[in-house]
Formats: sequence, structure tokens, C-alpha cells
Amino acid sequence: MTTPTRAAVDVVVVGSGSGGKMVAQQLAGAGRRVVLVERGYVGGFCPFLACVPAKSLLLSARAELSWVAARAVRDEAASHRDDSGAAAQLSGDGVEVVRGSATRVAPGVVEVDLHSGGHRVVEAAHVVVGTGSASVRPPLPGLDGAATWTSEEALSAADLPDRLVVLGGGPVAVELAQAYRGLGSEVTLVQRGPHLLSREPSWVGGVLADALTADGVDVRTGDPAVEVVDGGLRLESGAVLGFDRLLLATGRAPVTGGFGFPDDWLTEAGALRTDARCRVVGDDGPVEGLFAVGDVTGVSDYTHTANHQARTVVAELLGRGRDADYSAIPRAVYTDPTVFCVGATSGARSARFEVRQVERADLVELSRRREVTGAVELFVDDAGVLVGAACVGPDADSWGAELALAVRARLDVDLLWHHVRAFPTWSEAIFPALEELHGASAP
Ligand SMILES: Cc1cc2nc3c(=O)[nH]c(=O)nc-3n(C[C@H](O)[C@H](O)[C@H](O)COP(=O)(O)OP(=O)(O)OC[C@H]3O[C@@H](n4cnc5c(N)ncnc54)[C@H](O)[C@@H]3O)c2cc1C
Ligand SMILES: NC(=O)c1ccc[n+]([C@@H]2O[C@H](COP(=O)([O-])OP(=O)(O)OC[C@H]3O[C@@H](n4cnc5c(N)ncnc54)[C@H](O)[C@@H]3O)[C@@H](O)[C@H]2O)c1
Repeated sequence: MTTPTRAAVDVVVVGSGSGGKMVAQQLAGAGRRVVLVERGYVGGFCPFLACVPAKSLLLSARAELSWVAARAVRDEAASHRDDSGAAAQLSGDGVEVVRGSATRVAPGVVEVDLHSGGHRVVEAAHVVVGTGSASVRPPLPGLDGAATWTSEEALSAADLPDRLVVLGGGPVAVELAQAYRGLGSEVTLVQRGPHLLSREPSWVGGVLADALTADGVDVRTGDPAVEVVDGGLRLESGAVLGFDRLLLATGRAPVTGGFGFPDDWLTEAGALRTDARCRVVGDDGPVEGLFAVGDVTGVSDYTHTANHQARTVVAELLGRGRDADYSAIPRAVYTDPTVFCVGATSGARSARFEVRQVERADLVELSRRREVTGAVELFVDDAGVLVGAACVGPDADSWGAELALAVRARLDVDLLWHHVRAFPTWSEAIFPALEELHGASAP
């Protein structure tokens, strides 16, 4: 039996994903004594099993690479799922990396089952929880024993399935459906709701469904899966979709179980409740010395959200605290065409226009393999302030970014309409919607 060891440090971070890693690195850089506990990959999901390999497969599919070549590029981009470089970098930055599974997380103390054997108790003035999220397995009869994938498996697989059925219609489902179709699988996507990307305006899902259909994906919306039968997925309509792999892309849930968190620290969805300084809060207010960052907070599952929260925690612990602001978190989906949404995209006055810039299209069409598809919808409040935007089109993740800043800065459409955008850039696609909204609010 191993005797537990104790260590008093300034900060212990649990989970080394996008948020936790940044907190650890920056606080160690500022001279704090930091311990980082990780049970899986040091660096978390994004570089090894999520963002990076997903984007790599999408780009390879677009470049019409073979599966073998795309797999090699993906594995290279994901460092062959070898986290030793990330761990060495953290150690070099002065962070003590502890490989093991945290079993109790409480203010001032984290207990860890070490991978090397034994148990360690780390005491710290501040504890930061960044344990991320895990994919949700839908309660579908017959699923046990079926050849299923989570996104992690889809992004590290050695073999290309001949027939892939994708269950879900969110960012994971649409990105992986397009990637696998482009790389040669026969792909059917089953979304139980009426349109893809159910949190965005229905036309966004419609444009994406058209693009996926043009790629050869069989898109089924509004026909929920009811059970897995022998080698196939049966839908409510009675259709049975045969598959070699069934990709479960039906959402993710925060990892908060087993740490001993009291119920009042958790939201209904099981995320850690946090305030604007990313302090964990219970019914009696902020819990002294306990912070949370990333997917575990349930704020929005993006690397940039985790990073924003990490910066907020670091600033707070270094005595220059500033509230996190979630009013303009970009929601990008890296399909072709790309989707970029921000702020409120329903319930406000809006104007929508197709992305049709003849001059711009003439210049770039030569290098593009498909017709330009897309549209922009801008949402304003009663005072004419931009509160949200939905953009679909080539490189929308880049040219939409100005709208995220505009939402955050609460700019009004008049100023945005007067703003000069470079010709010929896709950002000019914003003008028609601004023109209409400006015209409506002009004296
Ligand atoms: C397929 C896919 C594609 C995505 N693409 C994008 C994208 O393009 N852009 C984007 O912004 N976001 C994307 N995301 C979302 C993004 O990956 C997450 O929002 C981000 O990784 C969250 O970071 P995090 O800090 O919450 O930590 P995570 O990356 O979730 O890491 C949490 C870490 O905590 C560790 N951990 C958990 N429990 C314990 C424990 N008990 N003890 C020790 N360690 C523990 C885990 O092992 C893990 O390494 C994508 C997600 C998926 C699934
Ligand atoms: N480009 C990016 O930044 C990117 C890419 C991938 C994932 N992510 C993040 O990861 C998070 C998780 O993504 P996700 O797509 O897994 O989840 P999600 O919650 O966004 O979408 C899940 C979808 O599955 C559908 N669904 C649920 N149960 C179903 C069932 N039984 N049958 C058919 N459809 C069903 C839902 O209607 C929903 O549309 C996202 O919220 C996003 O923040 C980001």
C-alpha cells in the first residue's frame, strides 16, 4: 500500500484540455506553483481527438486526397496522438504534470489515483476544474453490440467504413458526414429534428443540407431513429439504413460525476455553475478557491470559450480580474460552405440576403469546385444595435468575425453600414442586409 503524499502549491488544475492547459501555463509563467492533473491526453481533446483531426479530414476531403493520404495527414496533425511533446512543454513552462485520475475535487484539495500506482493528495490555495465533456450515448434499443463510433473513434480510426450512418445533426455530425463522404464512404445522416444545426435559424440548416446532399450525403431530417436492428438503423418511417459504422454524434455532456460535487454546484444539465469570474457557485454564492473552465461549465463547447474562461481565471488569480463575456462567442462549423453564427439569431428584427457577389465570385470561382452558396442574416434590437448574425458561405469563419466584434461592442447598423470593407472580399456580402436594416432605421 502506498502512503498518500501531500504537497501545498498555489494552484491545482484538473484536466489539461484547452482551458486547463492555458490556466496552468500562464500561472506557472507568472511564477505560481502549479500542479496539473490529467488522466488522458495532456492537451485534452482538441489537438488529438476533436478540432484538429476533424479540420484535417475536412481539408483533405476538399483537396480530394485518398483515405490513406488523409489518414496520414490527420495523424501527423494530431501528433500521432502522442502527448509527450505537450507534456514536455508544460514541464518546461514550470508546470508539474501529474498523470492520474482525480477522484475527489474540493476547495483546497484534489485527490488523484496515479497511473503509476498509488494515490496522491494535492493541497492548493486554488483549484481549477477543466474536466471537459464526453459524448452522450442515445438511449436507442439495440445499440449495445452494434458497430458504433464516437467522434473520438471517427477521428482516430484506421479504416474507412464503406457505409457510415451518422446519428445527429449538430456540428460534429455535419463536419464528419462531409469529411467521410469526401473521403469515399457512403454516408447517411439522421437528424431527429426538422433541420440541421438545430440551434441556428432553419435556413442555415437548409443551406447545409443542400450542400451535403450535393456532395452525395443522404440527409434525413425529421425521421428519428427508433432502434438498431441486425446491421441497420430503423427509422420511425420504417426505413432501415444498413451501416458498417454508426457514428453517435448526439451531443456531449459535462464531466462532473464522481468528484463529490454537491448538487447545488451543478446545473440541470450536470455542468458546474460558474459566475462571471468563472468561480464555481452554489446556492450560498461563490465557492472559495474553486474555479471551472471549458466544456465542464456548459457555457458553450468551444476551444475559444475555454480559452476565454482560462484568461478570466488567470486574470482573477493575478489580481487584475475582469468578467468573462459570453455575448459574442462565435459558433463556427467548418463545412463547405462554412457556417458562422454569433449572438442572438432568433426573436429580433432581421434582414437576410444571399451571398451573391458577382465580381468576387468571378475572381475566386476559378479556384473553387462548387457554386457559391450562402447567405447572411443580421439581427438588430429595437434601438438598431446588432445583436446577432448568421453567415453561411465561403470562408464565413473569417469574414464573419467582424460581426462578432460588432455584437460584443453593441455597434449599431448605421455605423456598420458606414464602415468600409475591402473590395473584393467576401465581407462585402454583409452590405445588402445592412443596407436594408439601415434603410429601415434611417430618419
Ligand atoms: C469532433 C469535435 C470537433 C470540435 N471542433 C472544434 C473546433 O473546430 N473549434 C472549437 O472551438 N471547438 C471544437 N470542438 C469543441 C472543443 O474540442 C472543446 O470545446 C474543447 O476541447 C474543450 O476544452 P476543455 O478545456 O473543456 O477540455 P477538454 O479538451 O474536454 O479536456 C478535458 C480533459 O480533462 C481530463 N479529465 C477529465 N476528467 C478527469 C479526471 N477525473 N482526472 C484527470 N483528468 C480528467 C480529460 O482526460 C481531458 O483531457 C470540437 C469538439 C468535437 C467533439
Ligand atoms: N466547429 C466547431 O467549433 C465544433 C465542431 C464540432 C463540435 N463542436 C462542439 O461540440 C459540441 C457537441 O457537438 P455535437 O454535434 O455532438 O452536439 P450538439 O448537441 O450540438 O448536436 C447534437 C444533435 O444531435 C441531434 N440528436 C440528438 N439525439 C438524437 C437522436 N437520437 N437521433 C438523431 N439525432 C439526435 C440533436 O437534435 C442535435 O442536433 C457542440 O455543441 C459544439 O460546441 C464544435
